[in-house]
Amino acid sequence: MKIINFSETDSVINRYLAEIRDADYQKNRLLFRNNITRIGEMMAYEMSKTLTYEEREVTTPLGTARIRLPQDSIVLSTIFRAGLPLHAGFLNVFDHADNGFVSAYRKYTDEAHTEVGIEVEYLATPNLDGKTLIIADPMLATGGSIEMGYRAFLTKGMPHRVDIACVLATPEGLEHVKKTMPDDITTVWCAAIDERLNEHKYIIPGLGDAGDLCFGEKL
Ligand SMILES: O=P(O)(O)OC[C@H]1O[C@H](OP(=O)(O)OP(=O)(O)O)[C@H](O)[C@@H]1O
Ligand SMILES: O=c1cc[nH]c(=O)[nH]1
Ligand SMILES: [Mg+2]
Repeated sequence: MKIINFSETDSVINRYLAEIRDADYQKNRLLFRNNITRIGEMMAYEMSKTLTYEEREVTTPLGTARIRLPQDSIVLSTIFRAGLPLHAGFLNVFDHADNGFVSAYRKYTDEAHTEVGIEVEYLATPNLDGKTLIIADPMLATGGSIEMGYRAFLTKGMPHRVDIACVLATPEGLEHVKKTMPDDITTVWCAAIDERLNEHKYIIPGLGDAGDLCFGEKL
């Protein structure tokens, strides 16, 4: 499994990330979502450099231009809810992509709120055989949601490449992905890798609950 950690390179992604971690900045949901979208756009641009390109001809009003174009069949997928703004950023860049959606949400399974289970309720995806599957989800905490989302997508075909795009990852989440997803075809792209999970399985220092910060608390 490959890991691309954008915080190892100085770029404006760090500025967007610093802002969405900031508790004051988080009070404006529009700005919070917009920064996640911008991170998605920049990750997608970097990812575009790793696709497979072939030369094609384009007819202009005055002649013919030759240009190398990406040939991958991308399925751009996301996990409801928090994945939506990151997905929107990717879709701004990979505007020709087909799209897949799965719902997977964390639910505590004990009274002390120290164990989380993942509930999957909804799946909508094209066939994934031979496709480049991008899964955009801003938080890779325990890795349970990505695993369950991936398993749901797998019921609809076997991709030839899997790219997981997140804003924050944890060592535990990365280890979980390594154990549960195909090592040779999987790359995790993240804006940063944070220290650890707390006892409630939240990322520390993290940014809080990404879904709630984007869309408000849910019951
Ligand atoms: O790696 P994990 O431990 O599974 O945690 C990560 C998940 O947590 C968030 O979703 P959440 O369950 O909060 O749902 P939401 O998007 O509706 O807020 C986030 O969007 C991930 O899907
Ligand atoms: O810190 C975390 C962990 C999981 N999901 C979130 O939104 N935040
Ligand atoms: Mg949430």
